[in-house]
Order: sequence, then C-alpha cells, then structure tokens
Amino acid sequence: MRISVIGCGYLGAVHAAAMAELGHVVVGVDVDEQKIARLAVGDPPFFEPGLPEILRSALGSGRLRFSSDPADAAGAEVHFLAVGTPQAAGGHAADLRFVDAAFDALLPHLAPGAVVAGKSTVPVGTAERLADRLAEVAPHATLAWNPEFLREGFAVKDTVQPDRLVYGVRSPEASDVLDRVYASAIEAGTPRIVTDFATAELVKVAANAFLATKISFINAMAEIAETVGADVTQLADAIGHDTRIGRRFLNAGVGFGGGCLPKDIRAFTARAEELGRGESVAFLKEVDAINLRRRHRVVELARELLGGSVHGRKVAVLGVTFKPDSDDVRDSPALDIAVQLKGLGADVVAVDPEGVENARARHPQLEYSTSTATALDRADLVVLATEWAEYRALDPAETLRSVAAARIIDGRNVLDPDAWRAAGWTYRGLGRP
Ligand SMILES: NC(=O)C1=CN([C@@H]2O[C@H](COP(=O)(O)OP(=O)(O)OC[C@H]3O[C@@H](n4cnc5c(N)ncnc54)[C@H](O)[C@@H]3O)[C@@H](O)[C@H]2O)C=CC1
Ligand SMILES: O=C(O)[C@H]1O[C@H](OP(=O)(O)OP(=O)(O)OC[C@H]2O[C@@H](n3ccc(=O)[nH]c3=O)[C@H](O)[C@@H]2O)[C@H](O)[C@@H](O)[C@@H]1O
Repeated sequence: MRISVIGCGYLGAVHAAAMAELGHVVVGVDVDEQKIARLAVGDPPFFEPGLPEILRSALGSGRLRFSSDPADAAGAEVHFLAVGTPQAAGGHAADLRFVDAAFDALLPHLAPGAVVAGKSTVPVGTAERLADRLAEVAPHATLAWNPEFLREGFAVKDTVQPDRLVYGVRSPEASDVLDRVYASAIEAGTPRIVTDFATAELVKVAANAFLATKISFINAMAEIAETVGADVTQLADAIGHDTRIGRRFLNAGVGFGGGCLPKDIRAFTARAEELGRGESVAFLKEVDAINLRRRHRVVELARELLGGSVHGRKVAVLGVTFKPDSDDVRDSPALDIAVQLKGLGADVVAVDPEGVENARARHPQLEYSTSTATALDRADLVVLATEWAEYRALDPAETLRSVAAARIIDGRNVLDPDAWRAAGWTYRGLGRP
C-alpha cells in the first residue's frame, strides 16, 4: 500500500520505517527540514533501539523516503497524522495547532478514497471536528482515528507487534483499509477493536491515565511507607502477586515523566472540565500532584543527607532522560531534580548515555558529562535518577573509590540496599528503609 506519515518524531519516524519494513511504500513528511535530512540518509535524529537498523533497511529497499513537502504525500491510500500534541503554553489543555496545520496542508493532496488516520493523542471530539471538515472540503476522503500505544525504548517492536489495534471509524471502508495496513499484525492474532471516534480517542487517554494512576498509587504508598518505616518494593511485590493488580507499573521512585503521561493526564482533565465532567477525572490532579511531590522528595533527601544544604556540594546525577533506552528528556523527573538541585546552589554534574544533548538544549546552565567516572569523581552525593543498565550495575565498592563521600539516593529503587550499606554507603531509596 502507499502510505504517508505526517510528523516524523518519536512516533512518526518509527511508524514510517516500520510500515516500509512491512512492505508498504511510505513517505515520511515533516516540517523540520533538518530532521528530514537526517532521516533521509538513515541517521535517526533521536535514540531509539532498533530504529537505525529498520530505517536503513527500509531506505535501502527503496520503499521509504522522506520529504518536507506535504505535496509528496499525494497519492497515498492512507495518511497517518503523527504530529505533536504538546501541553499548551500557560494551560493544561492539548495544543492542537500542529494537528490542524498538518491536516490543512494535507487537504489538497487527498486522492479519492484516501483515509486520513489520526495517530496523535488528541482530546475527545477532535476526530469528529476533523471528519466534519473533511466531509465539507474533501468528501472523497475519509477520516479514522487509530491511536498509538508504543513505548519509547520498545517503539519498533510495539509498532510491528502491537498488543492491540484500535480504529475509530464512521464507515466500514475505513476499517478495511486499516486492516490492509496492519495485515501482518492481524494475521498474527493481534486483537482489534473497531469503534466510534470518541471511544477510540478516549481509549488512548484512558490507557495513559490508568498507567499514570498506577504509578502514582504506588508512589503514594511510598510516602506512607517512608513515614512508618515500611518497604514499598516489598509491598509492590506482595500486592503484585494478585493477578487482578499485577506487578507491572508498580515501581515506586521519582515518578513518571516523558512527552506523554504528564501532558496526557493534564489534557484529559482540561477536556473533561470543558465537557462539564471535571469531577469525573478530578483524581488525575492528585495523580499529577503525587507524581511531582516525588521529585521534591529527592531534593529534600539530598538536603538531609548533606546536613541541611546542598549549596557548594558536588552532586552526581545519574541519568537525565525520563526513562532508560531513550534520549527523551521531555518532562523528565531526573532532569527536573538536577535543575532543582542546581537552583539550590549544588555543584551538579549530570550524566547520561544518550540524553545529554537534549538536556543541554533545555537546561544549558547545568554541567553535563557522558562519562560516569567524571560525574562521580569527588562527588559528595550520588543521585541515581534514571535506571540505565550501567547505573543499575554499578559496584558499590568500586564506586566508593571515586567519590568524596559515600552517600547515594536510589531514585528508582533498583540497587541492593544491603550491598551498598555493607560497602560503607549511606543508602536512601524512595519508600524503603
Ligand atoms: N512518543 C511516544 O512514545 C508516543 C507519542 N504519541 C503521541 O503521538 C504524537 C507525536 O508524539 P511524538 O512523536 O512523541 O512527538 P515529536 O515532537 O517527537 O514529533 C512530532 C513531529 O511532528 C512534526 N510536525 C509538527 N507540525 C507539523 C506539520 N504541520 N507537518 C508535518 N510535521 C509536523 C514536528 O516537527 C515533529 O518532528 C503526540 O500526540 C503524542 O502524544 C502516542 C504514543 C506514543
Ligand atoms: O502515549 C505515549 O506516548 C506512551 O506513553 C507511555 O510510554 P512511555 O512514555 O514511552 O514510557 P513508559 O514506559 O510508560 O514510562 C513512563 C514513565 O513512567 C515511569 N514509570 C514507569 C513504570 C513504573 O513502574 N514506574 C515509573 O515511574 C517511567 O520511568 C517513565 O518516566 C505508555 O506506556 C505507552 O503505552 C504510550 O503509548
């Protein structure tokens, strides 16, 4: 099939390359010419495991190309909209400027029978608005909403082998076209839910709201555990054995960040308020508040461990990305903690295997390193903020030789407290003794 993907960021670039790998003929379109230039030569503009390989293979096959001209999308049977929907400046709602601009730019290039399939995460009601507009100006084309559930770090696998497909459609024809796009996943037995626009849009924000709530739930338990000296990691193991609860997404720590969970729960709240149903999701404000409190808690612990003030003390912050195996620093708890410590006068050195460039672009005031040894050198305090494999594997005895003082905050509860204490460290986790 001929496919276009409009917006080639974390979602769109992977989608374009993966669709071409599956045998479709794909053009990726983005307004960012630098991004397009890099993608076109097989050099991904961001870090995502497995993307370089499928990008180069798809480019080599001749089935994938990139362009900054929306006219190059002409002739495609399906146009995926994968542009950003960030939090609007000065508010909590989603900024739909990019969706509207991409949609408008596509209108003159829609072939008869073409399907415009929205992938971006949007407030409920967006698809209906765009479909009505399409019916007016390009009635020969159809709209569908096909939300995306990929996780960064696993984006390639999640795109090729999604755990479910959701189509919001008004006509069975649009659903048939999407079935042809995802033929291999469907053949492999991927569950597929065909529904209306509003349900499809809500599925996406509900899924992210649920995940955010699960993380904040365990972080709320961590707050209580801290007060009474209980261990939240054991608590999570114990409740997680109940298959109705499940152990996944119950890791307490510095909380959730990234380009999606935080902005999606805020946008959902804002949309529900617009709809007069604010009270239905008022709990998401608590979810957000619990999450942000965990970052402050780390800063407080740092102060406590350093005798009341971090001023002038060297703090090594391990990790700046919002999670390992990604270079994404959008709303990253790790970076936020580093910035807060710096703001309090600490001599922060932040280190990350992939995220330094992005972090520096946002917070040039911080000192960065790509070498863990440099960051640890004569540190008064170590904060493990993102659980990259290399930080999880740190040896307490060896690490001790680099630092000025053996104090560590394990912001992800991934180290063995006994081993670190036995090696002479003052160890503090989050919600565990
Ligand atoms: N990153 C992720 O893991 C996932 C993201 N999503 C959703 O997908 C959407 C995109 O997210 P990301 O890829 O993370 O954002 P991103 O910011 O990495 O990518 C968005 C891209 O759209 C481009 N763009 C903006 N206006 C455009 C226009 N008029 N025409 C063509 N391109 C345009 C930008 O230059 C940028 O490259 C958001 O709605 C997000 O919530 C959904 C699931 C997973
Ligand atoms: O809409 C999106 O963009 C995506 O958002 C999340 O994916 P992602 O943001 O890539 O990362 P997650 O693995 O969900 O982690 C989100 C954050 O929660 C944190 N987290 C996760 C799990 C956990 O137990 N504890 C915890 O603090 C992570 O460190 C990270 O900061 C969802 O998992 C995807 O299904 C969804 O498609």
